[in-house]
Amino acid sequence: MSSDPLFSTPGEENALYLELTDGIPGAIFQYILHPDGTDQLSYISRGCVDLWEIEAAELKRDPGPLWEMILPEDVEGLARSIRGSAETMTFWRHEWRIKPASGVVKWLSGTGTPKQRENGDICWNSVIIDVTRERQTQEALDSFFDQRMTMNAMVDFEGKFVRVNGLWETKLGYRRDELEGEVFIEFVHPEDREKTLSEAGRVIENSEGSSEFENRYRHKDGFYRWLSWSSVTSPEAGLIYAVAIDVTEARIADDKLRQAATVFQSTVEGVMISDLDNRIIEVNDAFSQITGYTEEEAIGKTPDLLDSGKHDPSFFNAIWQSVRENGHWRGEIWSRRKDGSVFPELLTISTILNKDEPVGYVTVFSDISTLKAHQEKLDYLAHHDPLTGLPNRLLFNSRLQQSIRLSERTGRSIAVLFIDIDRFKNINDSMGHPTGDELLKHVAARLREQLRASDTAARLGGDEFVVLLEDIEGAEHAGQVADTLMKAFKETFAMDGVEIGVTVSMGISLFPQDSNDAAELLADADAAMYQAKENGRNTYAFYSSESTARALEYVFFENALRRAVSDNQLFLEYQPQFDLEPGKLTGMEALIRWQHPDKGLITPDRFIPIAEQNGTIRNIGQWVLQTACHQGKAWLDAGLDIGRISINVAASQFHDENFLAEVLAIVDESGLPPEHLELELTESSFMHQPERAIPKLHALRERNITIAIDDFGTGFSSLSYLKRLPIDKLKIDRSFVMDLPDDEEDKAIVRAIIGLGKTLKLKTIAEGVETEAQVAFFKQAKCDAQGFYFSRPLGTDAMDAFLRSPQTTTL
Ligand SMILES: Nc1nc2c(ncn2[C@@H]2O[C@@H]3COP(=O)(O)O[C@H]4[C@@H](O)[C@H](n5cnc6c(=O)[nH]c(N)nc65)O[C@@H]4COP(=O)(O)O[C@H]3[C@H]2O)c(=O)[nH]1
Repeated sequence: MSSDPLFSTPGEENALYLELTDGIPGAIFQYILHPDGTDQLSYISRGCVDLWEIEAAELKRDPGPLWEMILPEDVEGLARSIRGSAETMTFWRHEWRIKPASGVVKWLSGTGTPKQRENGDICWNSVIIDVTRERQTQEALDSFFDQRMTMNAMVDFEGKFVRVNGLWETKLGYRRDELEGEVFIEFVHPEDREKTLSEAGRVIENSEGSSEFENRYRHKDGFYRWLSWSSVTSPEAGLIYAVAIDVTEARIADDKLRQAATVFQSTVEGVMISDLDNRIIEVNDAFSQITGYTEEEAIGKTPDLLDSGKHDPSFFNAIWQSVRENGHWRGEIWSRRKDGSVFPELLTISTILNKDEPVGYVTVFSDISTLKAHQEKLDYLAHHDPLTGLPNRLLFNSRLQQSIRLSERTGRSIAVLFIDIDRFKNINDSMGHPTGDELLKHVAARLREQLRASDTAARLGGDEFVVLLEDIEGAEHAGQVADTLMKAFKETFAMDGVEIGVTVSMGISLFPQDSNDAAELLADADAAMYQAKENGRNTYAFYSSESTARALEYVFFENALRRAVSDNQLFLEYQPQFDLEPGKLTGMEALIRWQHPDKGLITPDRFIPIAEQNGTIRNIGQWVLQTACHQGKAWLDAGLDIGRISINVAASQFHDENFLAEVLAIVDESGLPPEHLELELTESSFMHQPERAIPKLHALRERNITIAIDDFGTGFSSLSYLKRLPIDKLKIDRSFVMDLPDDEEDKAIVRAIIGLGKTLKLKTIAEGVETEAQVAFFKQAKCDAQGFYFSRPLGTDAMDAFLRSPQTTTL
């Protein structure tokens, strides 16, 4: 201890030292390490009470209790630091932890300079202070630095990473040791380096301020991530403290948004964004251009704003169902502009999802008026013959196929007429192609004139035309149309002052008779057309001989029927009818026959339908009525019991407005008491227009004429009408009787009809009774009967004899 002039006495000086050592924070002590490794405390200030919570006196120069307080894991470190300082005789500095009596762990920091004494002892005059607070602050700072919310870095003024936290590895793939000591700018995207360096320079120069900017850092795998930086400088530490957050996703989202916004505004398609209630929340410029509505006018409205009124609610329901189920809908729809004009648009509705939850809808549409018009034009060109404007082969085929499908359901017939102009080549060659073309146009027009709107005339090419007749009766009908067309072509065509006459050859095929395939029907009609050519041209031929026969028969009957009445070719047969219990004749049915001089006997099934079609039924019907009434009257006058004479009346005959008057006139004129007359009408006679039929029936009934419904059960009688009809009798159709009594279904039907008759107080009669078993059945059912079992239809003389023979009036 050196003397100092400041102190007047050594005692005074000592006291001052003690006061000083006791007064400063921490403890001052002298520690001695003996050469044998033992140690000793030669002095310790009173600060030891604060640090180790122990009185100096208790230690008695023995540092042992102090060693015991050191946390076990820190003991070796402290011992090593002392040994090191002793070996190298260098300044000692160390920090360690103790746990004194209070149990509160403290961080201590010691410093001291070693001195060697002559006896080999090494002595340290040391200062030990409590650095618990500093250590805690440091630890807090370290854990703050190492937290993984932000990427933290300390960079020195040479631009090298001094320290980075663990998030750098997560975000950029580098371990700490791969970054620390490296120059940071090497990791920055080349395009961002200049900006980054200038920011770094600025923050170093302006230690007060901070810097915020974004740049791209290279990931270890070579790609870049966007980082957003905030940094400050500590000039004292020579460090830049920088904190970054990864904004890559946000940047991408931003970019996408920017792109979307650009697309939204610059697209030529109208875009409308609506919320889940379908209220419009945004529209683009194209929306306004297409619809005429401004953004302000559209926002807040629903897309009903554009409703054209052309679609019914079910159409929109289907759209929204698809959007709900599939997330989108795409299709064509009609919309209305602000100015009221309606236009077609191609529209896509998609659901906007946010984390899989729908949050709204985006509707994108384009005006396709022009496209549609082009399409229609192209469609027309693709399906029509440019010369005549008629449908071409393509359209014809598709109509034919469609028609076949429809007819398969309805059970109706179709005819295909293949038409070829006879010797057209000669006309073309002699008069030139322009004239030929002109003629084809005229032919097309004439074809169209002759056909119904529902028929299709098409040009297949050259001079070949084809006609599709839908919903026809059969061969007869097709033959009639062919006749009409042939007649129409008899008239010449006036072309540039020249009259040109042409004839045509036609081939006819029929669905379903010839084929149910479109291509085959066309080929069949073509083949038939060649047949017509072979038959001498200017005629038509059917594909099948059966159709030809039917058509020929039709044409024959057509003409022959007109003369049948006047030429006395018709006659009547009578078939008796019986009440089976007690077995008594109740009347007879008059059945027409046609005795043709060449064709022989023709049954009514073959000619009555034709007579109905060509109108001769009226004449024939009158003749039947007159003949039957006169015959009935004659039998009555002869004293014969005839019951009622039943006469068949065709539907078209019944519908004739003069029918009632004619019947009554004939009955009066014949003198037959009307109660001896029965009229048989089919269900179709009154079921179609009951309101017109009922008064006529009443009028007949008033005159005591009986009304029977013929073929009952084969039509679609409405039972409620049946109740209202003034009728007397139901005639059970032969088709139900035929298989009786074996067929259970027929039995049930027949019983039902008889039951119905009883309920409605109508008589019933079965026709076509042929067997004994059937007789027994109807006898038991109390139903009248008529049929071969009793008698075939008889000629007048035979019937006369039958009436006169005593056993016939009773069975
Ligand atoms: N297999 C079989 N057949 C039997 C039997 N009993 C009767 N028939 C036949 O069944 C038909 C009954 O006449 P319909 O149902 O009124 O059916 C008649 C009727 O609808 C119509 N018809 C007949 N004559 C006339 C008429 O003068 N005017 C009108 N508009 N139609 C008539 O022609 C249809 C056919 O008459 P027809 O050929 O005379 O045929 C008659 C008759 O000959 C039998 O036991 N077995």
